[in-house]
Amino acid sequence: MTTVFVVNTGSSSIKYQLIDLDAERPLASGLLERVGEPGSGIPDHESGLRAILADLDPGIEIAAVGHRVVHGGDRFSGPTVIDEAVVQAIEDVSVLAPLHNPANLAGIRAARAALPDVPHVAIFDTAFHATLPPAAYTYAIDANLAAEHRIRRYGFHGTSHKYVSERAAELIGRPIEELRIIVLHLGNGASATAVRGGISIDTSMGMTPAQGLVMGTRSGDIDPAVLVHLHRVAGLDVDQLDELVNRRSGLLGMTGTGDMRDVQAAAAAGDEVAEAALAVYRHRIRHYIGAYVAQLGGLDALVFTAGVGENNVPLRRRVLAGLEFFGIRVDDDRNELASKVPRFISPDDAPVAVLVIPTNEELEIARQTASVLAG
Ligand SMILES: Nc1ncnc2c1ncn2[C@@H]1O[C@H](COP(=O)(O)OP(=O)(O)O)[C@@H](O)[C@H]1O
Ligand SMILES: CC(=O)OP(=O)(O)O
Ligand SMILES: [Mg+2]
Repeated sequence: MTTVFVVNTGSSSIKYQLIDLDAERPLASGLLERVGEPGSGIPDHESGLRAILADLDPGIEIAAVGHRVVHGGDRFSGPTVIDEAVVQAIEDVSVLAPLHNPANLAGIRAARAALPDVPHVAIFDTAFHATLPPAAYTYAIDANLAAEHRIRRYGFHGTSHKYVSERAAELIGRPIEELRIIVLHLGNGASATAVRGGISIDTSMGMTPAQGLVMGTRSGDIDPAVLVHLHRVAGLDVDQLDELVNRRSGLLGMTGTGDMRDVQAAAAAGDEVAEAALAVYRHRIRHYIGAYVAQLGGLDALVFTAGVGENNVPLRRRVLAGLEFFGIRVDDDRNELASKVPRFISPDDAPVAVLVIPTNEELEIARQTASVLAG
């Protein structure tokens, strides 16, 4: 039995799974939330992970540890065995993913200390987007400055976009090489990706995970001059602007809460501020659907995944309404079915397959971790 321990550290959480790869089945799994918050009893990621590892069944032999790492810069386009140089490279780009890479590194440090004799492998969110063409990844700014500071679109949630687009092809029953797919990963962070023939050709997140869709606390797309303007007229300094864009914007900034469940409940109870925020959230998603249909030259499948995408029925309905001219149709009964199983929500005879597919970043990380060891 090949068993891989998978660590997925978020900005305030630690998800872990012990996966039996022969059966592709979790033997143990769990989630620690509110890491670092006063009163949570978990002061930081390192001590949280130490406690998790101490609780594992010592009878199970772990072959390797797979770590989700959000930003790999332009150094990594595939799964990578972690050594000191790799740790340093992850640290070097931490400033580009301030909510994520420092937590990922804390997880790596704790797990390497607890399991020093097994290989640790980094699986980067950016890796799947290494195929982006220059036209999609280049920002139209001073080329020398961009080259010197490696300013470009990298894209994120790649492990999820890869897993979900491959699952979609399996469910549709056609080779992925033939398919044009849009994946909407709508979680706390959110991104859209255009996948043609199994390859990422465009994605909504940018140099950092702040660009693109409206998120829990991140603004997504914004006129870059807004930040300059706020500096000039409101005196916000760089740290305050960073805080604004990454932690005080998105649903939180517009409504006072960053959790979609709360925003949806408030809107359902007639709260106009929440309703208006949902309209912005929906508008931005539809903007990307239209853009990616154009970039893909048509559409075979549209897939919803992650916390919001998998669970929020009214949001899916409102995102999809009025897109029949793209061949996008919804079966309301299928859309309303609450289920954890991958499924179609379009009618069988619709030109575009619309699916809800629960993401499984942990399984994909375990597979890629094992592949690097086998290779
Ligand atoms: N049952 C649900 N109904 C509606 N929204 C949900 C549900 N479960 C989770 N969400 C929303 O999904 C988001 C979190 O998504 P998730 O993929 O778990 O985030 P992350 O992995 O980025 O931390 C939150 O906004 C949460 O409100
Ligand atoms: C990259 C990113 O935004 O990740 P998450 O959705 O887990 O915050
Ligand atoms: Mg996530």
